[in-house]
Amino acid sequence: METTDWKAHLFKVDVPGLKKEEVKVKVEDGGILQISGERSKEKNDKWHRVERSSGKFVRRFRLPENAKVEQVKAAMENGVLKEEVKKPEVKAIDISAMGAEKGKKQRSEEVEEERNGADVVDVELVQTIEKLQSIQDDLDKINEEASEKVLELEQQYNVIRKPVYDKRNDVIKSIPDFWLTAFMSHPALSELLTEEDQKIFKYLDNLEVEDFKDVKSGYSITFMFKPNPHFEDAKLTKTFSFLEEGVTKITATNIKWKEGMGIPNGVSEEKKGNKRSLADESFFSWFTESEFKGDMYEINDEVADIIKDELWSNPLTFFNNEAEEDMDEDDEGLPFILVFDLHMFSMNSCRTALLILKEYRGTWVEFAVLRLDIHSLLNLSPLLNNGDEEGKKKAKEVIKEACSECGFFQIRNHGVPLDLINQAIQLSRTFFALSDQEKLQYSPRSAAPLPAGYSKQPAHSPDKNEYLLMFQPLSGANVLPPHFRDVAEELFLQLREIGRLIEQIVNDCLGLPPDFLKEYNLDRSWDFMVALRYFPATENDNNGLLQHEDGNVVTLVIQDEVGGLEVKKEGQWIPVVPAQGNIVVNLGDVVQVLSNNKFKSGTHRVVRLGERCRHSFAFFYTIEGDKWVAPLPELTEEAAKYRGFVYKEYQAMRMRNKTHPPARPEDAITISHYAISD
Ligand SMILES: O=C(O)CCC(=O)C(=O)O
Ligand SMILES: [Fe+2]
Repeated sequence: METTDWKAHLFKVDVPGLKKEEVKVKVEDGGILQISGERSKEKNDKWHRVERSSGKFVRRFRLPENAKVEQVKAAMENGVLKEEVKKPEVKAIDISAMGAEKGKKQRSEEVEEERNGADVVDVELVQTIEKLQSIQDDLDKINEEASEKVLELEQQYNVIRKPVYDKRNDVIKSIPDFWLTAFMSHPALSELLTEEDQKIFKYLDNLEVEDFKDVKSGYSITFMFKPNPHFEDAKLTKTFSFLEEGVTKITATNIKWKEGMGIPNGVSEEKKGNKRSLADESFFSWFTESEFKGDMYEINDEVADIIKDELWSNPLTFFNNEAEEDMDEDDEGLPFILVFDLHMFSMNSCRTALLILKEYRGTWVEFAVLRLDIHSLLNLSPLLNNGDEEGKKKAKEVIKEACSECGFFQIRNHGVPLDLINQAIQLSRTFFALSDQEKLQYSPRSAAPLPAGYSKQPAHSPDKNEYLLMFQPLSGANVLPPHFRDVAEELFLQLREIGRLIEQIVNDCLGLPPDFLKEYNLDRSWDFMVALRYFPATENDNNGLLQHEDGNVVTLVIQDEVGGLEVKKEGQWIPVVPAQGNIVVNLGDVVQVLSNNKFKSGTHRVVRLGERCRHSFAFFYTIEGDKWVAPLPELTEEAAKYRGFVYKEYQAMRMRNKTHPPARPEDAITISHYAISD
């Protein structure tokens, strides 16, 4: 969703590829605007299929409290559904009725009604908008025509490409193990081949991806093998046919395995005992999945998409390992911060990932998504409970290292949509760009337990930033700009889930009983999030936020591309270089105390780097104010390094420190306030 104009309440919802009839809009009691629809599988838009998904969607937005809903206009323009919310009354809107003729009539009636009522409507404006609508309708028609033409062109070019692909295949055949090497060099595909599969891939002679003639109704992927001891077939094909209503029919060659060779050595039709997992893991089990898929489409052809769009379109990149080299260049000079893929924890192939992680230990490691069989955050939790024990052990070692050495790491592929992250940053930019007078309308109503709303660091503070602080949605404490609210609340909830996950990982890495921290920290009401804006550097001053540790449990930071966040490790400041979509994770004082210094509350600061403002979001996964914090007996083999304290007292002291800066830096309250000296 893109919210463009605070005052006019204009919601823009990106629904590419959807027809008016496929989208429903209604206003529920309580001022909730709901937009729902069903995206059917795209057929004639081959190029965008990868970015778009099919299936149902529902988006709900809270309408501004002070806005009475009289009129909600909905129109589809170039795949963007626009909702214009004006004043009270309308309860449900049929978007298809907004088409040319009906729409005109309806709007004229509205004009009549409004004339009779108290409001005066600008008739000229209404007419101009009608004109605009009809131009838009013309554009829609042209766009449809354009799609048809592009499709025709693509069909023509497929014919032109064919002999070139054939020539490419001839050349590839002369390179020993070309496809095996390319597969194994691809970050995602390599994870799909077991050792047995790799033996079979040595006989893979040729690969072919072919669109159906009309391009739009499907494609097939064919693997051609030299005679081999594994199966009789010379060709294995998987075909995706796009049927009506978003259903994809998937068919595959039923492999004729030679005696005892069934799905790489694990199979057997009967699926016996421990052989089962071998069969499940084998790439060749991909050929046995042939059934009708509807909404499951996305999940099931992920591998096909990768083969088609990456491997087939340019296998040389992977054969030469160019993709990896690019990554290494970026990685230079960024020690200590680990970037890792939470997907890896939930995979059987986790071990490989961890070996890479270990090999590059101490450098910036970015994992490509290794295997996309895990799609939701919820599914990440098995990492802590079951699965590959060896891999889990290694994973723990690596995380433990990050947590005990600097208390910082980054995560990718965490499930928080990139779109949401980008929108949040964008909306934050829009908010902070408002005049002081406008921003001050969102000043906190109360400072307890923290000032929810907009605040700027006081002039005497060395920190040069302003921020908008919020508690959990529906907390009643939030003072938020109406259009910022939807996105911010959604981000809040998503980050809270990541907070829970990290807490669980920390729990496990500390060797605590399962769910120990979760049960200790059930109450989420003290969690809060701040949107921050740091001002540009000046000639004499580049401090954005002084060196500190966070007082809470775990902090999650999203930063824009400007940079400036730095982590202290062994006395050195290491920049946390921004990468789109990354979430920076740092542990806070509560973990340091509970773990009796086993894990470190990360020391960090923000410097102002240049002429641009920096925007970030920091989500503070916290504990409830009355909670008692003290080293856990389970982790206190040595003497306790802290005396216990009530969390809210510590937080209040830290806040006071901020608002009434201590005369001497050593009077600043940090966790050392509770430290027991030996
Ligand atoms: O803006 C950032 O990157 C970090 C903010 C931060 O460290 C904090 O608010 O405690
Ligand atoms: Fe911080």
